[in-house]
Amino acid sequence: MAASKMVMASSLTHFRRLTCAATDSSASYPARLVPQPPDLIKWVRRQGGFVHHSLKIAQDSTNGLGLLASDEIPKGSDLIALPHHIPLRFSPLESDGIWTEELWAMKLGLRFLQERAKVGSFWWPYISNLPEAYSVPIFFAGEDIKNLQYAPLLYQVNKRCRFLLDFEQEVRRALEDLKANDHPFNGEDVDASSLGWAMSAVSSRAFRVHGKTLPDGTKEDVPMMLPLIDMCNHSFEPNARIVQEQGAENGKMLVKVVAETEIKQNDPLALNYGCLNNDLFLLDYGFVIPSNPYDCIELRYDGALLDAASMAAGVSSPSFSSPSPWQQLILKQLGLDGEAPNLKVTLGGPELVDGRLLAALRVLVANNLQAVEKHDLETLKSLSAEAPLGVTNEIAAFRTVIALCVIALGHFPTKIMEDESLLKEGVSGSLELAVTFRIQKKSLIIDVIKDLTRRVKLLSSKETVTAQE
Ligand SMILES: C[S@@+](CC[C@H](N)C(=O)[O-])C[C@H]1O[C@@H](n2cnc3c(N)ncnc32)[C@H](O)[C@@H]1O
Repeated sequence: MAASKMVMASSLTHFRRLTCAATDSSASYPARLVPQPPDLIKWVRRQGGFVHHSLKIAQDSTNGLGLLASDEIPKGSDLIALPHHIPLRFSPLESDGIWTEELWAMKLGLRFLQERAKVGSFWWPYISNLPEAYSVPIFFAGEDIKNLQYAPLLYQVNKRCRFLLDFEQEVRRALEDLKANDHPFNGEDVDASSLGWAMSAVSSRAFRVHGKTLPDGTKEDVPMMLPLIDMCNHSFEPNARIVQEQGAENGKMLVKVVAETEIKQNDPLALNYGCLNNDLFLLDYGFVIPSNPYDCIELRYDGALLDAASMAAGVSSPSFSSPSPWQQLILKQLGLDGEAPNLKVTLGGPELVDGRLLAALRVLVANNLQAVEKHDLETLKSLSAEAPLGVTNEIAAFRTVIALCVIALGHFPTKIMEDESLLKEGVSGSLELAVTFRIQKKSLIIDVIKDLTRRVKLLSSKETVTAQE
């Protein structure tokens, strides 16, 4: 990572004016925008919304504030219902088509800043209950960003920081000559820090709700803020889910949360934010999930790297960097060659080895087109398809992936044991997150190595039996 980019990334931490105080990592949950915000549950009820009488807002272990059941709640119960006017969405004026999909968080964020600055905003009881600071890496010091030790995430963090710094200039230019009455933020200065606060509030709390039906019959996804519902923390085993209903009286959309399972007394309400890897959890939500089954590492498909890996693995005469024409054709079909190839492949997660990478390895290790032609691409991409091109081919492909893993592990400057000792010393909140993140990436690589080694052993024993017969 270029030093200049690191400086750029760290510079956001110098713009904290509108985010109020810096996060106190020793606090059990992030402070709210105002010290004693209005009661959010009462506000939702006053606005005609429904909140189950056994729900309360309370500290949720280490996850900040959350919604807790003060009593047992039966499965299927309605927990929260928000009428159409409570969610915070873009105003039509802002839907001007200039914005790309990547900017949706900023688009909704600007709306947030507008409401935050407006005296007497309808949403103030909601906004004042939001955390005043976020633990997402755009607010890490430059050193802690480096401490993530993982290039794809460093790239994303720097991209966001650059975007915010550029966007700050754009907003400043747009506001420069406005009269006080026309100022959308009530005359308040909008800088990279306040934009970062708004973007993080949105990325960590917005939900995508179905909107209009599109011409192709699919539903448009509309990101919006769902007050109170966004007090639910995440779990891959949620006990609640969001449903959308047409209101009986006015036909307008109603967003509800219903109990997916029976909820015991003192259990926190949990929604599933999505089957995401730790890069996205950290980047958007500011936390890392240990042993996340959806976590993966990203690699770039590269013939020369694969040659090095296969040589290290003792695989004979690989042709990764100089595939024969028939192999090249298959690589094109896999999107790994040709015009505008998609060279991003992953290891880990539910698939264990990216299907496209596995198919490429099987095909490139094979020396005979006839054997490959017997199988369709889906079979070649599948890890559960047992050695489609033969046991020797499969062992060579797996050994190459194992060597790739060893190379990837070697790119981390520290070992897991060193990381663990660092955590035991007691470190800042952001360093703890960065070190936990990299420990998880390394553990994941080790798990892939273990899994594939087990498969190689099993295949080798089959190979021996076949040779003896
Ligand atoms: C939608 S908000 C939930 C309410 C939030 N806990 C609060 O105090 O306002 C999402 C944020 O909650 C925290 N969070 C949610 N689920 C979590 C989990 N499983 N582990 C750690 N933090 C979690 C993260 O800070 C995340 O950005």
